[in-house]
Amino acid sequence: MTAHRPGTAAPSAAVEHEVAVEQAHVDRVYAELAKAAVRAGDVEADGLARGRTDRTGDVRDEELTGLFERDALVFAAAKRRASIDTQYEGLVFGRLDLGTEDSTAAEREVRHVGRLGVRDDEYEPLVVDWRAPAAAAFYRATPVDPMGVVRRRVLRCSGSTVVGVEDDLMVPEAPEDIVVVGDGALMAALTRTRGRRMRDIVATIQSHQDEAIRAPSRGVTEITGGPGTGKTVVALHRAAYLLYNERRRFERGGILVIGPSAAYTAYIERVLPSLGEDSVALRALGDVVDGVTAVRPDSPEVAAIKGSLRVRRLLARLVQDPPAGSPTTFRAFVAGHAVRVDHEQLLRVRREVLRGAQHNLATDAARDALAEAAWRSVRQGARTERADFLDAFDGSREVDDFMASWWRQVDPREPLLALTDTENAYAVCRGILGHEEAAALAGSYRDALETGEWSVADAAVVDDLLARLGPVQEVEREDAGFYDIEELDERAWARESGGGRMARPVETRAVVTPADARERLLAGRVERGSGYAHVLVDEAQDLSPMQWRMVARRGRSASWTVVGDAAQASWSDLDEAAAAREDAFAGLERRSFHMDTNYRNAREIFDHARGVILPLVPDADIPEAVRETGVQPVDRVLDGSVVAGVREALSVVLDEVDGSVAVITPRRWADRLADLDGAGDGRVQVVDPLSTKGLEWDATVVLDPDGIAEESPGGVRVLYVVLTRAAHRMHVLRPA
Ligand SMILES: Nc1ncnc2c1ncn2[C@@H]1O[C@H](COP(=O)(O)OP(=O)(O)OP(=O)(O)O)[C@@H](O)[C@H]1O
Repeated sequence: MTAHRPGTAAPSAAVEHEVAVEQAHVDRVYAELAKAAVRAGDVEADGLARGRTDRTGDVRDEELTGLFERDALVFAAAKRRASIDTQYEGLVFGRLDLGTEDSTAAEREVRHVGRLGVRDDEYEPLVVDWRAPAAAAFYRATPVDPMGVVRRRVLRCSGSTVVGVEDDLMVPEAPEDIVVVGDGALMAALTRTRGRRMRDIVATIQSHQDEAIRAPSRGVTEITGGPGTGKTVVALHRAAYLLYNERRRFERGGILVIGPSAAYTAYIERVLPSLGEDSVALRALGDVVDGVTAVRPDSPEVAAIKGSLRVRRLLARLVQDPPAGSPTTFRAFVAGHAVRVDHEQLLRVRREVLRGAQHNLATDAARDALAEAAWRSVRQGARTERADFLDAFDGSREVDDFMASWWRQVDPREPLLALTDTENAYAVCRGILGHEEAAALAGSYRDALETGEWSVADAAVVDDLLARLGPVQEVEREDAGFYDIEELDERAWARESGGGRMARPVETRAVVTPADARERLLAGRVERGSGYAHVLVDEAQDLSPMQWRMVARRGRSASWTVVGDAAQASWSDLDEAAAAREDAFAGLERRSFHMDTNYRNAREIFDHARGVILPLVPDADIPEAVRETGVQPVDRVLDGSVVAGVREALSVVLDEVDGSVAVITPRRWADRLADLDGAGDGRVQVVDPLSTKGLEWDATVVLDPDGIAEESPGGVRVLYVVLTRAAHRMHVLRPA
């Protein structure tokens, strides 16, 4: 709600005066912050270690110098990163005037709200951290329940300069000395130009969003809602809130944020640093497993095989079989006996050992079982005691050599390469997959071997194999000799790469530059790493059952925030995925929040998308779009060339909007349109439909909607995603 004093339009002199008042306060805050940063010194690591606390309280613990200085330091570091400077919305963004309708200025309390808490020399609060309980009224107060707030003010800042103020009055009549100015901060935020990166919404969080952000950390918090309802941005603010409130737990255990694609992680990567938080790991689904970094999609048929639970039977077979090149008979001379264990017996020993253990952790058990089999083969008429035989077996070099090849450590990625051979794939897949499916699977691994790249769906498959085989124990130096391995501190790496992916403290990662595709596929080490304290899954409707299992392994003792919208799903078997998701959360308490206001799309654009989804998915969760532009989306059949049609539409929308524009095309036109990527002084991106998930642009040109629905396993649901990406303008072009 926006109000002016009755009978008066707020004169610009009044606005200027209010801006000047706020500027004076903001200047004071920055001066205090500069002093704090100096006090804290330049040692960032030291600063980060300060003030880690589990305490929660009314105005949290800013009164502890350590914590305030930690925040000051984090803030200074975040500001240094050019990443947030350009879209930087200021440290102080809100003000509450607390009192009653009749209170005088002296009786009212003024409380400023900002990205972090700042106190003056006397420890009087100059700004309250937005996550502190004392700031809750900034987001929750309404005219119906004002929570003691007379006026809520949003400060619009550019860096440290106040450029405007927007007020909401929470009482029917403003006290005499209270001026109310502005046209509504939310609308201003929604109308502005979109950049390439998502921005935080800390100044304009709505009260229903705030409830989800501040919900308890335990168990599973589900956030559902249609397109553009702020699910992602709310979940990210929730991560920042959890870090603030239970810093020790969440910083030590880590928060993992999982999104659909690398484009998505790049899109959201600045939100948390802009809130002063960077101890969160952002991973795309193809990047969850250390040792596999995949962006390559599989064909829908192959992705369906790799994502469904039946692939597990096939993986069980793959690890049962001895690794390629294993010896088939064991012969040795032990304690004066010629020992022979034949193929069948070896296979039996192998099966027996694997019944209770993971291959890579069972070397000793395998050696013991082999010793017993060897003893059985000689015990009739043996000239030694069993114990003496076993002792000799244990010290035998011949046995050492045999074990090194019969029970060598197996990289969890390696068994998949056995599927590149179609005949072998048929044999492994018999009774589980049809002939054509097995051939398609073999083809996909030949693609991997050709390109040196795993596919996104392979990450979950490799993770399953890791769970079966166990982690590779001690890689011999010679084995790693082919690779040029550098250990880089992830933090340093993230800093040098401009903060590409956010760093997890304390982890290190091997960077490998292999010589050929096979080496590239097997480079680095496949590892699970330690589990996380909180896992946030965005676009959860898209996870395949195998991906749910992969994510669940990282959240065994985690709490969860799960965000999604079934109507936007690209995974075809929603029931199987739902069951796998239930398994991941078994026994945890649940709470859910539903978002029903679409903040992204102009109403005209969303109406068009709604008309496409509702006839085919009548139970789609349809939100209410709050903003109108008065301009209908264009939907037309192209009579001439496709490229010319797209160029024409682009020239119109580039004129109409100032910010980002996407051309979204199915695969069949992608090559012809590739040249348009980067057009309009870098404002235009050419993207495939699935890569638009979770993203938004000021304008979109959607080419060939029928082709988009046809090529995607999610069909019309993926088209619905595509049609809900534009904030202000949309052209839909249909080739004749
Ligand atoms: N309170 C708010 N103030 C300002 N902008 C907001 C607010 N809530 C949401 N938005 C904006 O609305 C847009 C959509 O938000 P977001 O991407 O989080 O939605 P979503 O529900 O995850 O969408 P989808 O499911 O379609 O991917 C973003 O630009 C976001 O910044």
